[in-house]
Amino acid sequence: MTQRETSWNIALLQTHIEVGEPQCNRETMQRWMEDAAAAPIKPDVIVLPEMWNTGYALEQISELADPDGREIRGWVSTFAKKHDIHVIAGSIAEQRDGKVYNTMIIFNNKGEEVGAYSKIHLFRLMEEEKYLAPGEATLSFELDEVVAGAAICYDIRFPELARTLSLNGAKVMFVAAEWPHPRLHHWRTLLMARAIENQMYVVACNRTGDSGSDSFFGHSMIIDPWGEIVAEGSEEEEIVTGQIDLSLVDQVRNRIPVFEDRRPQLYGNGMCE
Ligand SMILES: NC(=O)CCC(=O)C(=O)O
Repeated sequence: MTQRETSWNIALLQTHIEVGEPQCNRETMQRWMEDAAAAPIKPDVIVLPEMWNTGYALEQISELADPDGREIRGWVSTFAKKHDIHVIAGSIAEQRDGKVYNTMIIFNNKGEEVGAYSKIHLFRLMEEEKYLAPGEATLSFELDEVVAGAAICYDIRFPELARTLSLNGAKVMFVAAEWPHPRLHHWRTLLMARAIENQMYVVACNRTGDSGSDSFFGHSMIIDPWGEIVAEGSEEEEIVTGQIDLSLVDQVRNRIPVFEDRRPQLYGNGMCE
């Protein structure tokens, strides 16, 4: 493995999002991405938050969503290749087959799309299920020959998803989020639990700012497979950075062999066999 394969510098773009303003959000995101790429420690991976093109403008979502994610796919791919950076392009409202999905798109540093994941658990408290269609598949993908998995916000409440991704070989789970107060305690605890129980890195980018009655708290996090916090954002807009050492995943899995000790035949519901 090369240095890049064992260790990644990560940049989480913890931005505010203007609800219902895709053009403005695109300009903001492009500016932030360029700033992240120009930082003294250049990131290997940039991660964006959830639904960053439109925010939760759900009543107008079918007019605002990017048709087939074409526009965003085009310029993010160009950026990734130009700067030699992997981009977890958060999630966007994507119009597809007459429906709107909350979709994470992943580009490698050659500008190739290596996967797209539409959120499978829609969050009723924010009325997603009324306006969005759920995805029907989980996603693991490879960056620098490292397997990683995708999750979007509410998904972290479902340990089955993270376990499925880790059983598929994921050493890192990337999370894009718009997670508001008063559930900061849930956010931090769930992210840490998913990292500890699956002995993998959890890399999560959450937005800041207010939207309607929701106040989004940032606190983007990088958590290592032992559950230690590598980096955590404030409640303000900022680029949260940290370095992850992927060899730690195997070290932790060798020390406490959870995956060898599992007894899936006894769990009764066919979960994650
Ligand atoms: N956008 C979301 O999925 C929010 C999830 C959330 O806030 C939660 O408490 O779960």
